[in-house]
Amino acid sequence: MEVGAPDYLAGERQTAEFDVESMKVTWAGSRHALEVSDRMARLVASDPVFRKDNRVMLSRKELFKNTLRKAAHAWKRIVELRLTEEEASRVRFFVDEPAFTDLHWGMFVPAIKGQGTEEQQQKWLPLAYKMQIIGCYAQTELGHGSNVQGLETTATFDPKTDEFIIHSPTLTSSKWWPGGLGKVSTHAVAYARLIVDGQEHGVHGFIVQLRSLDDHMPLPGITVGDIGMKFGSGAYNSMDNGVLRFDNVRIPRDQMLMRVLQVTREGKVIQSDVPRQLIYGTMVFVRQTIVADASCALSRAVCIATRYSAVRRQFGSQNGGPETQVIDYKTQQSRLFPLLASAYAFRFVSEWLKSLYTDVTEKLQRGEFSTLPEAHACTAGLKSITTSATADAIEECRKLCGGHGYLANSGLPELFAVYVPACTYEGDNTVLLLQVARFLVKTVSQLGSGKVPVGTTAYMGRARHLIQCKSNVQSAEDWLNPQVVVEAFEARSLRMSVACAENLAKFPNPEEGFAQLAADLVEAAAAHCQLIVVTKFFEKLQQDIPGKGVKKQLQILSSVYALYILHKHLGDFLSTGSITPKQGALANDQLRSLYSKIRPNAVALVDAFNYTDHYLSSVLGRYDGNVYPTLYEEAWKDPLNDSVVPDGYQEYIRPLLKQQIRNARL
Ligand SMILES: CCCCCCCC/C=C\CCCCCCCCCCCCC/C=C/C(=O)SCCNC(=O)CCNC(=O)[C@H](O)C(C)(C)COP(=O)(O)OP(=O)(O)OC[C@H]1O[C@@H](n2cnc3c(N)ncnc32)[C@H](O)[C@@H]1OP(=O)(O)O
Ligand SMILES: Cc1cc2nc3c(=O)[nH]c(=O)nc-3n(C[C@H](O)[C@H](O)[C@H](O)COP(=O)(O)OP(=O)(O)OC[C@H]3O[C@@H](n4cnc5c(N)ncnc54)[C@H](O)[C@@H]3O)c2cc1C
Repeated sequence: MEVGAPDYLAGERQTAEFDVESMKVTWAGSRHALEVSDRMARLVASDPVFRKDNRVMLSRKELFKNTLRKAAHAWKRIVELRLTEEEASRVRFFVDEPAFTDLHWGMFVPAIKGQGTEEQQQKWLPLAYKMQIIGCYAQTELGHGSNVQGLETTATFDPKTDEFIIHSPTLTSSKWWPGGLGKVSTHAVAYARLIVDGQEHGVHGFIVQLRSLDDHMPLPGITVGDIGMKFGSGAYNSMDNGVLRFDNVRIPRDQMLMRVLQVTREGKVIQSDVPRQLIYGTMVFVRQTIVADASCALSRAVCIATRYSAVRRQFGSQNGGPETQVIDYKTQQSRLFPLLASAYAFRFVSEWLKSLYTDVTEKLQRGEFSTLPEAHACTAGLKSITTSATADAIEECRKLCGGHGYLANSGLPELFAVYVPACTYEGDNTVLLLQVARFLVKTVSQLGSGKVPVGTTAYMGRARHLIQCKSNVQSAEDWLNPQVVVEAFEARSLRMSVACAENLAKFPNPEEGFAQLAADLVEAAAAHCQLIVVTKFFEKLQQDIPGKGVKKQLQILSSVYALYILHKHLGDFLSTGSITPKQGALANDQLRSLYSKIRPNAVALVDAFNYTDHYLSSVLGRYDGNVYPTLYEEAWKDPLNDSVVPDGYQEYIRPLLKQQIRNARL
């Protein structure tokens, strides 16, 4: 906020019962992370190249060229200022524009790191790190996305020349969707079925050069282009999602990523001791980052909706006084505050997921693979539930802002358009929950075998207790006890998984059973993932959390998140007998009273996200709350208002009006 500018939300900030600066540290993860984030936010906001308020007005070509300019400028600044990886990734965050660089750094580099041998990494990574080559992740095809094993592109080994021949045999085998592919990437990690000596060996990654490093023209045998406009204006259209066909393109043998499987000069296929699933490792990495992104997108929408709800007034004027702030309506609170709590919940679960991922990666380096299934289930499941909830929440925030939320300059329409594909990319959310369900059913089926479930399924080891326990909640206060809440969530989740396993056992063919019961399985998987989020929020509160009143606020938010989920899925809790209808009603009573506790802190709780006005790019979410004059000024800046009488008046409006006059005379 400018020094000396009026703060229309000052009154809201004064009622906060906690130290906002300390909460900023907790949200950022550490004082260091906050400092870096703050510095990078200011660096981006103060640089006119990173302006983004005109984005939705630009044509596709203008938008794309502007994104190229921003990416080049960002890279220049990163090099000039010798920014660290952490600082560079914050620059990317605050520039806030999907670009080919996301796929280069987020998937191409990790694919080589995770699936390449030492020698391959030494050869390719230095080039990629300096951006002397630009890469994308070309897996999905026109006819096959979710089913990776169904990909059609082939990579046939030619022992005569020691090369692979990469080929797209059908229209449906055309690569379709990869970001950065359409117009920018010089290279791709392309996924194809490996064929050696007429035998198939599953899908593997191959580094393929697509374009000349001299004039950017596609290399022989490569057909490549952009797949066209996507949902919304601005939004994801800054990305060149592409189509790619290979016509018998030859690449050297050593461009197959060979950490999992090697093909020798003689055409011998050697399986290493690394599990085949590691070929999917890049997706696990990105799914984990997507959970953190969910908390960012959600907190951004909630920040806008909360500040605006404190500014906006409707009804309730007494004796000519001001009307009621819409944030004081209980309905507004019951729609908004659970989303605020969810933003914090997703933040902390993403912190935990990152540590799980780091731990599993270290184990993989040491040749320990036992924790891979859990890492897959957690990343897949949490990616699924957090992105679905966030996409719904952004739309809810738009509605919470009434009519003005529909204006592009509220920031919410573009945020929604840019965010919703997260429910689909890196694995369709339903497909991913089915993966979690497989993991859960397997865990349940092994319960009698003496195998002790660990990690996030450890609670299933107490199946005997959880299958018959009764919640002892007797008052609304009891729902503030984390142990009571967790047990209800565990009982619900376990009972849903066990019911699925029992129903599956009735089918002679397990795969047929899995297909028939898929909808129930997805619900059981979601229940398990919600339990993880709730548990990790409560576990966060076991840590030392400094700052006046900070822990107290987080306790309130953790209870709101848990009880909101309980209320939303009350049917599950009741039908599994995990709680009684009376206990469900008490949970709702508690939720109402928690909303009243959040109310005086709401604006401060979104200030703790520490978002600049540049990043929010929302008139409604401005830090100073000066909404109406800005909306009014912004309206006049619209190109339609460049002239008082619009283009087209002479051709289309005037003749119409004249005709109406003639008709009126008849
Ligand atoms: C302008 C700005 C400029 C700024 C510039 C600044 C400079 C930059 C500087 C720094 C910047 C940093 C920036 C970084 C940004 C990073 C952001 C990244 C953004 C990403 C954007 C996203 C783009 C989207 C990409 C994609 O979508 S890629 C394609 C994704 N595709 C999928 O997800 C497909 C989903 N399908 C599958 O995963 C599989 O087919 C399947 C559904 C899992 C089924 O597989 P299948 O083999 O058939 O398996 P099953 O038989 O079911 O299972 C067998 C077995 O395997 C286990 N399994 C399955 N998957 C995994 C796994 N992943 N890991 C481990 N195990 C797995 C499964 O459980 C089974 O196990 P069991 O046999 O034990 O049961
Ligand atoms: C913006 C964006 C960026 C992308 N970037 C990349 C990229 O960089 N690289 C890349 O390789 N790909 C990329 N993709 C592709 C993306 O990974 C796929 O779209 C995604 O994996 C979903 O696959 P699909 O499109 O085949 O959906 P489908 O699987 O065809 O899904 C269609 C419907 O079928 C349902 N369904 C499918 N299978 C099952 C099942 N077994 N059981 C029940 N229901 C099922 C789904 O739930 C969904 O409702 C991107 C996609 C988008 C939208």
